[in-house]
Parts: sequence; structure tokens; C-alpha cells
Amino acid sequence: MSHADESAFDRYRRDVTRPLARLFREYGTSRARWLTVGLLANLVAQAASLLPPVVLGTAIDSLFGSGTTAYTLPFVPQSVIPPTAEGQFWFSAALIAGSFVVTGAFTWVYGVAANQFAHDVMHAVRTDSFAKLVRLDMTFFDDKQTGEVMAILNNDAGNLETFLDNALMNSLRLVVMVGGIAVVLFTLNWQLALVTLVAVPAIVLLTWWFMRVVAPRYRARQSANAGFNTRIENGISGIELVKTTNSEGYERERVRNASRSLFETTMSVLKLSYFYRPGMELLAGLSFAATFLVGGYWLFTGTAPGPLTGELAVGTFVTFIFMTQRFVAPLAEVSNIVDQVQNARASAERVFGLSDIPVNIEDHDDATVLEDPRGVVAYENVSFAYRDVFGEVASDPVLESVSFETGPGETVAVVGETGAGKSTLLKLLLRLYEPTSGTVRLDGHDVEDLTLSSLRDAVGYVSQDTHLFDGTIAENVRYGRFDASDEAVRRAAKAAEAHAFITDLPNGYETRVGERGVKLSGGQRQRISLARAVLRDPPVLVLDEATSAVDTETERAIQRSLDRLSEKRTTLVVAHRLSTVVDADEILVLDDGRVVERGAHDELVARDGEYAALWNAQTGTADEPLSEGRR
Ligand SMILES: Nc1ncnc2c1ncn2[C@@H]1O[C@H](COP(=O)(O)OP(=O)(O)OP(=O)(O)O)[C@@H](O)[C@H]1O
Repeated sequence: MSHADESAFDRYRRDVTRPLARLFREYGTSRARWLTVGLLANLVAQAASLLPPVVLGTAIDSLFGSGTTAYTLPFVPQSVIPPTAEGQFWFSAALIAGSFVVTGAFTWVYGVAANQFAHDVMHAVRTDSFAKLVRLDMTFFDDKQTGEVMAILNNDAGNLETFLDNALMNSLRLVVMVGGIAVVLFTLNWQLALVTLVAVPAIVLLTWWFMRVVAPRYRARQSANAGFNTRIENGISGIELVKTTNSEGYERERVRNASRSLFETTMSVLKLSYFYRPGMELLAGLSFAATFLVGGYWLFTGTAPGPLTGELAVGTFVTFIFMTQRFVAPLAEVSNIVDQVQNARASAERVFGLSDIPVNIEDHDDATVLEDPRGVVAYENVSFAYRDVFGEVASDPVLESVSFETGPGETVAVVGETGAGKSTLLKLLLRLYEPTSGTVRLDGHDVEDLTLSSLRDAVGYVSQDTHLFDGTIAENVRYGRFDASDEAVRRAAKAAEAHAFITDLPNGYETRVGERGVKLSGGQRQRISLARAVLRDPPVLVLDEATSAVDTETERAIQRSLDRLSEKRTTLVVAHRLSTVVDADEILVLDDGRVVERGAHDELVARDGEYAALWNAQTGTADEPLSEGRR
């Protein structure tokens, strides 16, 4: 049974190095303008917000009360400061108001730029991930890890966005705040600054420890989340089976287990946060208390405490107190930032894990575009075994040395017991999988040497699983030939014996099907799929049990129109109902991946072998000795 812990993502994700750096490299550099504007605006906004406490401190010492100290501001040339006390007062007021205006304006700029950057990156990540997804080999989808895929496109993209939008800007704010405050405080009074900032190394150490310990726990939580999604997705898509087999309890239990694992992994992250968050707040608070204690004592007694020397002005102390408070708020945010960074790291690993899964079935560099395909199909000694996503053989041989040839106007039917390899044989022509040995040719070209689009354009394929997209009937028939005219859609539907039932629907061809529309029967769905293939007017038609769900009469009608259609076409069919293949030019009887008999219907019946037994069983014409001989 597949489980999120063993998925293809995990294998490739493990090898992703420095995922966040890669995110910037692959997505950030081309959008560097927004990022730079955002970062610079953030820098200016934060720097401006540090000004008011400094101005206040200076004003207290030089303008208010008995203040006699000269009016000076760090980094401000004396020449721009007015000479009179009144001028200095208005200057201070203007600086304070101005700094708020600058902070407001630049916060707006940085908000716009950061949002633009983050959402643009996310848009690219989402679309790239989906583009990669549809390129992946079928083997990937055979694993049914769709829940995990959805998690990448939803959760992971969201986590990265929070990181790019929030965490990135908040960490810059933190660096500017702590760095800017440190510079100002050291300029004002380096001794008291040492007291205020003594907690910083401890804060750095605590954060470093937290990030190291929490990282694997985040990864486990993300895996558990994906596993939970997969579980839900599987349960819902198989709901009919769940109900008809009374398995609601079983499914509930499986979802409960997946949810418990999500709960436990989340708690294991939170348990660490319980220590980290209060630890940070405590350290930041201690730094505030130490500043108040040492600075307050210094002012109160008028002498520098302990080894400290010199004087402390009241205004400087006020600036220190304000600044220390400014410094507590961003520090308390560190835990959020760490949270977002860890989430984003795990998400980026998964996004790049997906992007690193190799695609084996794609156009070779020198692939040929098949022009004017005729439809000559040849299988030469084709053997095949299914492989897993990692390219390792995952099944016993499914096909062994199968050879046949066919061309325009001919029909080859493949029959045999269930699991004999019939569908697999047809899928190799579309290069959904590649043979382990031997060659499949179309018009003399190895299908592996053709471009996938020209190959698949030349082959109309109706599979056992008929899929209809949410949309109108006409849109569904048109799928793959999006520019087909209404008239062409009707003609195709008529050929597939679908026209009559479609026109009976409330809105005819414009009736919506799927999630929000009319539900169709299995036979109706098959006929729409068939119309879709017919509309594409390909030289090769591959029909895998394409009429198995329609009644015999409709099947005959379809057969007649297909016969007309297949006059110039090459047709490969898989059918369980042998009555539909009696007219085939050649019938291949597959048994356990080998062609055990081949020939036209009459020859095969006369040969009295495997095919004759199947035929007799289906038509009920078996005479006793034959059927006994078969047993
Ligand atoms: N995606 C897959 N991965 C691994 N094994 C597979 C896969 N699809 C099919 N098989 C195996 O390959 C064998 C042939 O399957 P295939 O679907 O070709 O048989 P079939 O003759 O078309 O059967 P049916 O008549 O039931 O449709 C089976 O044993 C099946 O279990």
C-alpha cells in the first residue's frame, strides 16, 4: 500500500539542498526589482521609525525642564539644526511628525512591493508545478498520490507565500530594528547599551537551537499533512465502494489515524514552541528590566553603578527605554518568523522535490515531427514490464515478444483473459509507457523518436476509464480539438451514436456534465469519449473496451459507423465481447503477455484453440467435448 512516507516526493525531496536559496535563485532573481524595492522601502520605514525616541530624548535633555545640554542628534550635522531653543523645538516636532509620515509612506510602498513579489512568485510556482505535473510519466500517477500533489499546489504554495510576504520582510525589520537600535544606543551611551543588548547573544543561541531541533519535526508534520490529504482524497473518490461494502467505519478509522499522526506531529512542533516563545519574550523582557534597573539606579543615585563610569542624562535614559520596548516587539515575532521559515523550507523542499522527479517519457532532442501520418503500425518483438517512478522494474513481464503489423483500412483486435496485457499493449503505441525491449513503430518510425504531440495527434484513444471534464457536452466532445466547429462536433457525436441522447438532454449539446451538471450513464459517457476520438479524425484509432458499457443494439450501430469511419483508418481494439471483433482483419489472442494465437475469426474458430474456447463460452455454442477439453 502506498503511503505518504514512501512517496516519490520523499525520495527526491531528501536530495533537495538549500531549498529557500533555490527558491530565490529560480524565482527571485527574475523578479529582483520588486524584491529590492520592497526591501529598501522596508529599510527606510524602519529606520525612520527609530527617529522619534531619539528626538524625544534630546528634547528632554536640552529643551524641557532644566535641560541645559546642547541640542545634538546622532548622524545629523549640526549645521541643519536651528540655533535657538524655539527653532529646535519646532525642528523636533517636525522631525517626529516627518518620521511618521516617512514610515507610513514607505510601509505602504514595501507592502505593495512585497505582496507583488510574493504573489508573483507563487503564481509562477503553482503554474510551474502543474506544468511539471502533467509532464510526469504515467507511472507517477499510477501511484495515486493525488492528495500529495494537491497539498503541493495548495498548502505548500500558501506557505511559501507567507514566507515571502511576511517572514522575509519581518526578518529584515528585525535586523534593521535590532541593528539600528544597537547603533543608536551605542552612540548615545555604549555602557548602558551593553547592558541593554546583553541578552542578544542568548536570543541568537536560543533561536539557533530552536531552528535545528524543530526542522525535522516540521518536515514530519508536512508529510503527515500530505498523508492526511491523500487519505481523504482516496476515501471520497471511492465513496461508492466505501458505502456498498459497509466500510465507513474502516475509512473513518484510517482517517482518524492519519489525523492523529497530523495531530501528533503538530504537537511535537508546538511543544518546542512552548519553550521557545516564552523564552524569547523572557529574554527580551529581561533586557528591558536590566536597562530600567541599571539606568534608573544611575539616574536615581547620580553615580554610575558597578564598573560603569560617566554620566547618564534623563533624555538618554528615556530614549533607551523607548528603544528597548521597540526591540521587544520584533523579538517576540522571531518565533513567528522561525515558524514561517521552517514551514516554507519544508514546502520549498516538496516543490523542488516534485520539480526534480525525472521525466523519462518526453521528446528526445532530435525528435521527428510525424507529418501526414498514414497509420502503419508495427510492433516488433515488444516486451514490457511496469516500472516504478524510480525506474525500477515493479512487475513481472506483462508483455513478451509481441509482434504484429497493421495499416490503413485494417482492424486488429486484441482479446484474452483479464490481466493478459491487452490495455498495456495499446498504451505502448501512445508511448504512455515504453517497452523494455523491442520497438513500436508508427509509419516506420520508432514511436520513441517521434515528438509526443505528433504521435498522440495521430492516434485517437478511447480508454476503459471514460473521463468527462466539468463543462458542456460540446466542450467535452471538443476536448483535444478545441477549434472544431459545432457541425464537426455533431457529426462526431452521430458517428458515436451519441447525437440522439444528447439532443434529448435539457440543453442539448450545451448541457453541463460533471460536478455541477447532468450525470450521464456509463454507456453515454463511453459514447461521448468515442465522439471525442472520432472528432480528432486520427489515422489510427485505439479503442480499449470502448463500447463495453453500451447495449448490444447500440454497440452494433456504433460498430457500423465505426466500420465506415475505419475504412481508411488503422484500428486497434480490445474487446471482451467477441461479437464485436468477428470482422477484424487479425485477432491476436493474448495469454499472460504472449500472443498464443492469431488470425481471422473463422480461422481461429476452426483452429479450435484458445479463441474458439472463448468464442464458444460467449456464444453458448460449445459442444461438450470441446468445453471439457478446455477445462
Ligand atoms: N500501472 C501499472 N503498474 C503496474 N502493473 C500494472 C499497471 N497496469 C496494469 N498492470 C498489470 O499489468 C498486467 C496487464 O494489465 P492490462 O491492464 O494490460 O490487462 P488487460 O488484459 O487489459 O486486462 P483487462 O481485460 O482486465 O482490462 C496486469 O497483471 C496488471 O496487474
